[in-house]
Amino acid sequence: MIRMLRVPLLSLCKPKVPLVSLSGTLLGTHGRSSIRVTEILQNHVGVSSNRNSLCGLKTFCTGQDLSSKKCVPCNSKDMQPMTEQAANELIPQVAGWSLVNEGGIFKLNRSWKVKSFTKGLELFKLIADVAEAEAHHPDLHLVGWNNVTIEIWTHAVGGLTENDFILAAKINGLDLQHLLRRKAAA
Ligand SMILES: C[C@H](O)[C@H](O)[C@H]1CNC2=NC(N)=NC(=O)C2=N1
Repeated sequence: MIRMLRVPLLSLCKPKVPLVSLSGTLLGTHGRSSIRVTEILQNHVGVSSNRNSLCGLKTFCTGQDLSSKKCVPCNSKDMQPMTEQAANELIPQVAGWSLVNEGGIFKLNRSWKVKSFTKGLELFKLIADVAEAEAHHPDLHLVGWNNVTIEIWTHAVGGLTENDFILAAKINGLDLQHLLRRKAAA
């Protein structure tokens, strides 16, 4: 009978070893159970896009504010889209953003009503500056002259990575109030 080792997730945040070797180390040669641990970690915490796949755990384990993190290059070969479950666990950290599934591709989505067409372009410019600084870019939509919708996803993997949540959190940190239409009085 293989005894599943119940390792408190927080204790996994300290070691700096790749996820697979960590599970192998933790569970010895019990191939099936070590694969099980890797599945648990990947499903529950979403293996990060960073080179050392435990980096992503820090976000989930320490609750480090996403807006203080930096996006990583999207061309690393081990980057993969996070699971829907991992995305659902991160979405509360980016107020105002929704998780949408467009043809099987999960994306972050947020809309604003701006005061004018040109204020919409000013909003795009503020977001563009953040995107350029992070080398991670949103899809920008301005329709019906004053309806702005921003979509964020990682094109290189065809889904969501931690980069997308970092960018959304940094956009949330922008002062956009002067560009937005006041909400109609109730
Ligand atoms: C190397 C660099 O990370 C890539 O060219 C970036 C540029 N900006 C990007 N932005 C988004 N949203 N997805 C990408 O895959 C992406 N790739």
